[in-house]
Amino acid sequence: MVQGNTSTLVPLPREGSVVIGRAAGADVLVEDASVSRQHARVGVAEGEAFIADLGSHNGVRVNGERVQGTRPLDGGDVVTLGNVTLVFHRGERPLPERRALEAEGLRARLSEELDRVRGSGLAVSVLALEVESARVPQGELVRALHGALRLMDGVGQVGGTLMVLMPDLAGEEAEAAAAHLVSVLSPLAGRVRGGLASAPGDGMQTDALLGAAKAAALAAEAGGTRVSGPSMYRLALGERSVVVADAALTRLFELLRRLAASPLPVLIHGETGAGKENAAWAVHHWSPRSAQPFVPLNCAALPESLVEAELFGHERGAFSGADRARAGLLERASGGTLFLDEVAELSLPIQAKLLRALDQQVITRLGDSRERPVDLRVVAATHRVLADEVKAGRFRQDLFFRLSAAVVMLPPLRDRPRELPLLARAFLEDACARAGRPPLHLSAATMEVLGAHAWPGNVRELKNTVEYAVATSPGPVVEPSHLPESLRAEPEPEAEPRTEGRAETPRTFQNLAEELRTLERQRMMEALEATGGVQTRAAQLIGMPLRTFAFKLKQHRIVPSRGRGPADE
Ligand SMILES: Nc1ncnc2c1ncn2[C@@H]1O[C@H](COP(=O)(O)OP(=O)(O)OP(=O)(O)O)[C@@H](O)[C@H]1O
Repeated sequence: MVQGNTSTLVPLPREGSVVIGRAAGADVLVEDASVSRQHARVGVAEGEAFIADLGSHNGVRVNGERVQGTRPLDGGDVVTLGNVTLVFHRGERPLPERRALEAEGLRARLSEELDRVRGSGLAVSVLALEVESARVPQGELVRALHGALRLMDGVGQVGGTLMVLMPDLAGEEAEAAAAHLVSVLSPLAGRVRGGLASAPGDGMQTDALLGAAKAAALAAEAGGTRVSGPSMYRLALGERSVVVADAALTRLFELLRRLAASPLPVLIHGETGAGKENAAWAVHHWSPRSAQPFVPLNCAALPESLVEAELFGHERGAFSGADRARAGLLERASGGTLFLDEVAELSLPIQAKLLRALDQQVITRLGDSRERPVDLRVVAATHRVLADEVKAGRFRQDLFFRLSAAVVMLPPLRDRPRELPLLARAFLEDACARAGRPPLHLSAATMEVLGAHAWPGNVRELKNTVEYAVATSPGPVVEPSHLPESLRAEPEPEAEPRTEGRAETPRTFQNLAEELRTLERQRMMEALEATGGVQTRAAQLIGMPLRTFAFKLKQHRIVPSRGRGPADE
């Protein structure tokens, strides 16, 4: 029976059954709020083991499947009762054959583990194993892994990739386990690549985690393991780097790379803050013009009176205040790339002048009559549907055709579920480095809040949110209370009639799991302080099993002052 990070062996009778539950009279007492008073019956009848749900509140699952009534148990079956995991083990026989789960079973098991991460604050890791030789049958690979896996681990295949679920493991422990499993398979299957992703760090969604593990395996060296994380997905674009992980974005950047080689103008559609300037920069960086200037102009940010002079430049005395001649942005971008952000905001007269300049590749400064040649590649962007602006008469059709030789759509952040945790971690790393403070980590609850938000301001909003969290979090873990109020606010409750004498301001509540985690961390630190850093005594003081204490030290990133672990005592 596995609870948190501790496991207990519970023997079953040779014939007969035991009741598992929270009630004092249960044969196997489980003190966990997620378990019903009389939750399940496990027993052996005529040599066959079975489990029955006794009408529990949270149900009984075997290998991820909900049990209706009674079902037989086989060696190696993983049973979950609320937050408690049982692994059925036939003691008198050699270790049971481990059965590989089907993709759906593996997803269901992972989704249960994620629920446990939400409730307990522990972790779960997914290891993807890509084998070179397709000739080795999957059953043989699973058998080879068998002796190296813990009973609580799960193994299965998703889309041709062998996946191992490793509950309660993250960080160095998960990496060590992954390296071991890769080395176990290598003699059998040739080059093996391992990819490791962990919740909550790499997200709290089943498919995002499986996808991240698989992508990491594909990027790994043969015989090695790659750990998923923002650095793996950072695309270096000269002086900038962008995180690109979702399939739609990967395809978009591949397209931009191909377009960059041509002289075609590119029009980028995308919501505000979605990363349009980065996409434009990518076109410039990959183009033959990359050694020349990249000149961005936000057309929405300039007052109408200044746009013309900014774009085309002016001669001395062209208008009051023009005390010297100045080249405009088109001239400055000559030879390189001009990025016109929010191009739909340009007025119709400026659109006409811009079209002429682009068509004829010449400009005339304000207050001048000379034409000056320019050699421009234009990338434009807008959050509006430019074709609709044309229909409404607000945008010139000829300029629209001139700018839209190639049109690309940048999806909003809410449609890029894999990128969200990676971007959040990348911004967190950057912000901590800039602030000169040790790295912070995002808790499962925080990841959950980030995943549920709609991000109307897209990547820019996420970046600002993370910077806010770095400023408000004392460390080492960013909890939802460190996020801006706008993210934490629950949807408006339905209006209730106000009753007489009711308090004007409703009481605010904190997420209970978060509050408990903070308390746990604080008590552990106090206990360590009281025992001068002796972990065995500190664990005893607060009634926590030593292994759990040691695990949670890492999880809460507490560094004991004298660093004395159980081995020293
Ligand atoms: N994929 C990414 N990886 C890393 N940083 C990103 C990524 N996408 C956007 N950003 C960052 O998010 C911020 C907003 O991006 P950007 O300015 O490119 O958006 P935009 O769509 O051009 O916004 P707007 O047009 O509304 O000004 C920038 O700080 C940018 O560096």
